[in-house]
Amino acid sequence: MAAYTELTNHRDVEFDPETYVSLYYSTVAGEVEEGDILKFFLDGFNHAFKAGAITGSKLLDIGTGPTPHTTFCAAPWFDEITLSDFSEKNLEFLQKWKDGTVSHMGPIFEYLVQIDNSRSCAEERLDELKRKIKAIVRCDVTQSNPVSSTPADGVVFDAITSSLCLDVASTNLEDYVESVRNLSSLLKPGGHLVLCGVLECTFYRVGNIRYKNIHITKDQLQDIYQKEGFEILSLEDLNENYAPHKDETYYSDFKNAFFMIAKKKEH
Ligand SMILES: C[S@@+](CC[C@H](N)C(=O)[O-])C[C@H]1O[C@@H](n2cnc3c(N)ncnc32)[C@H](O)[C@@H]1O
Repeated sequence: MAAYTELTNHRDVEFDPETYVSLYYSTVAGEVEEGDILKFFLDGFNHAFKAGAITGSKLLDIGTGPTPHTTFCAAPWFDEITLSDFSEKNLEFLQKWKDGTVSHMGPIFEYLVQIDNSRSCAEERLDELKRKIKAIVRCDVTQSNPVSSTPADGVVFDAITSSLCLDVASTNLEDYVESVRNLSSLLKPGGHLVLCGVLECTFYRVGNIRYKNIHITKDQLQDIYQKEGFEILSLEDLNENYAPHKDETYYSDFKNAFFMIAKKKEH
């Protein structure tokens, strides 16, 4: 096996859901090289949706991949959830998970229930989440109508979650801004955006494939969302709050990660 492939993007090389899940989502620790990033994101989702701080009718997750944990903490507070991704393989994987023919990320869901002090067990919470997932649809956040399939067409969402997607979907910062506009067009004024991702990163690996990431700093991120009409309610970063990322860069070369809660301004 070659040590690495040339950098590529999601448009050119199909995603491998099984490899991704087993590499990064088998345990809360995730891939050892990645440090505390997964725990940081899971704690962030728990905090964001604790006690109904963000609630509404319709929730959209953008770039769900094969991993629907991004909507787990939100599920009790929304009526309908839409999962979306660019990759058909990920959409098929999510559908199988919803239908019960694939079961994965058990320790992740257990952890989320535990930190939530939930009275329901993980299985009950997952049943609720699956019941509320009304659509699993194709999405291309780089396009002006990102979610084009009929079930979600024209819907304006009360909240949007997204993890590790916009920075791999875009090829440069200008594209990134365009993707933020496309995402924002799906969100109601006053609606919440709960977003997490990596900072100062150029790639991440799935098996033998290395996908390009755009290099973005925390200041650039903050600047972009503010200019695009969001009020940033909180913007935490991994290095401030968790064990610093170590030096290995086999799986990814991110220097930091962020968890942001923002609100789309009314005007
Ligand atoms: C690093 S994975 C993140 C998956 C998952 N959200 C997570 O947190 O682990 C990036 C995901 O973004 C999706 N993606 C790539 N380009 C996209 C685009 N233009 N529009 C929507 N999703 C895209 C990929 O198919 C992949 O599932």
